[in-house]
Amino acid sequence: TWIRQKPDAPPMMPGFLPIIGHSHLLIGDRKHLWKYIKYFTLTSLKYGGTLEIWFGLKRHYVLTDPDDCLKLANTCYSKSYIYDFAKDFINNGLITADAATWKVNRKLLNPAFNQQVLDTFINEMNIQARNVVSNLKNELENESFDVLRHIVSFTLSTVSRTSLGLTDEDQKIIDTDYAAAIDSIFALYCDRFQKVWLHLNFIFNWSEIKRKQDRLLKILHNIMIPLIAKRKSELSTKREPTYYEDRPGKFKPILDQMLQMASDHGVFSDEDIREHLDTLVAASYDTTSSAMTHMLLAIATYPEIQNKIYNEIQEVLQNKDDDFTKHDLQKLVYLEAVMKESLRLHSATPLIGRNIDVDVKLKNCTIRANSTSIIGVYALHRHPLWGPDANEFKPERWLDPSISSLLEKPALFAAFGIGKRNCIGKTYSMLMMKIVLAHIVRQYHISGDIHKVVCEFDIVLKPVSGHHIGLKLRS
Ligand code: HEM
Repeated sequence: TWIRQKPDAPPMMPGFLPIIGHSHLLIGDRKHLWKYIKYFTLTSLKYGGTLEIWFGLKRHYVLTDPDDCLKLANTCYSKSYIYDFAKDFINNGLITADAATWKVNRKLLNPAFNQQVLDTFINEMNIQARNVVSNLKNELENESFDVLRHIVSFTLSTVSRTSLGLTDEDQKIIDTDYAAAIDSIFALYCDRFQKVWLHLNFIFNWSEIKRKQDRLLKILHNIMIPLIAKRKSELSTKREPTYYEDRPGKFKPILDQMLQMASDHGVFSDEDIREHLDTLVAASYDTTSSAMTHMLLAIATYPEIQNKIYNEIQEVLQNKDDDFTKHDLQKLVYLEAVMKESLRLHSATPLIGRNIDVDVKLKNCTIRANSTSIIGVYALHRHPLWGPDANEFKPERWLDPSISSLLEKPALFAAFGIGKRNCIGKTYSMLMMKIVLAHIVRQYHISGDIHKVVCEFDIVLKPVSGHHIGLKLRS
């Protein structure tokens, strides 16, 4: 099968070896993995947008043509076998669900992320952003410090407040034990991806990694299941959690919305709810933290861009120290352009995997059923269609009227996925990131250098060094 290529097959990635395919190129640490991902996605672009690559006995296609990526994403809804690694954890949650279950669940969950619901979260997001700004004061005496840790804590608090409605006490468990277990479980999935023999369940089930996974799952379940039970019992006695009492701007956490759907329409079991909540926290916390850290570093690197953001904030709030309302946020168009440009060049999810269920005819070739596609977001965001300055950080491109004709190819900007199975939390995360960035820039001058950042691939892109920033209080 490997050797007899059909005439309309795409080119093969250089470095193929019998039996192991290209797996030998994955060997190395996760920094190496990230370098290799950049290399093979850019090679696909160079070869016309599709490239065949083999990990062990599994055929993959790397896609980097925007039209082909969109066609694939809206033809094949099932996720690649790599997502199955997380099935023991989040099973029928949106990220890992099979296509039929996903369709039903996505329809049920979409309303929890509509604009009206998200608007009710703005107050809580402002509160969490002010907490970060206040915590950052302790870093003023340091020349530079690791900002990722502050951003992770902001993201976790915001997501778990708005999705779980936690009290301060329960929040601490999420910030520490739950976050540590999620980090370890992601690292473990990445390990399994690199060690292709562990893709086979019968080998994996006997491995030390499996035993470690079971221990981590126990920790995660022991945290999430009691939280859901507690809230369910609170709701059955109509008692609101304590944090509602002293805070203006009430909102209904996503957990409450799901519990209500369960009691009104009988749609979710407690286990379904656990899987959805674990999915939301897992899907949001690493992606948003990575994206926001890169955004802060980009702002730190270009002082003229930082000044423009600051001036825009001053114009919108007329020099007041108020919280940002939804109307203020809509006016921060330059800040939004900076965020999108950062997501383009430093996408937290540089790859998206799908299972190819049927033969799919692309522009220049056909990709075969029962294989895996890898949508190369990293290369899509550097596609020649972006222009000769595709590798430069230029937020202004998002304000240029010609951007709308460029984005008529919807897969050209794929930071939040492509097609119908895209990120359900896209608007949510843009909102939360905009609020915290606006609060930080309003208060501090930020210094740092994004060119020094070193990343590794840990399912999402993770900055591991060079991401320190310095702060000075604005007068
Ligand atoms: C900057 C932040 C974020 C980025 C870059 C991002 C990126 C993505 C991408 C690329 C996908 C598609 C993955 C795939 O097809 O394999 C996705 C899916 C998803 N994201 Fe996000 N995401 C972010 C934030 C969030 C947040 C804050 C939430 C939840 C509150 C969230 C929840 C989800 C869920 C549940 C899915 C699966 C959707 C489905 O299959 O229907 N994400 N995200």
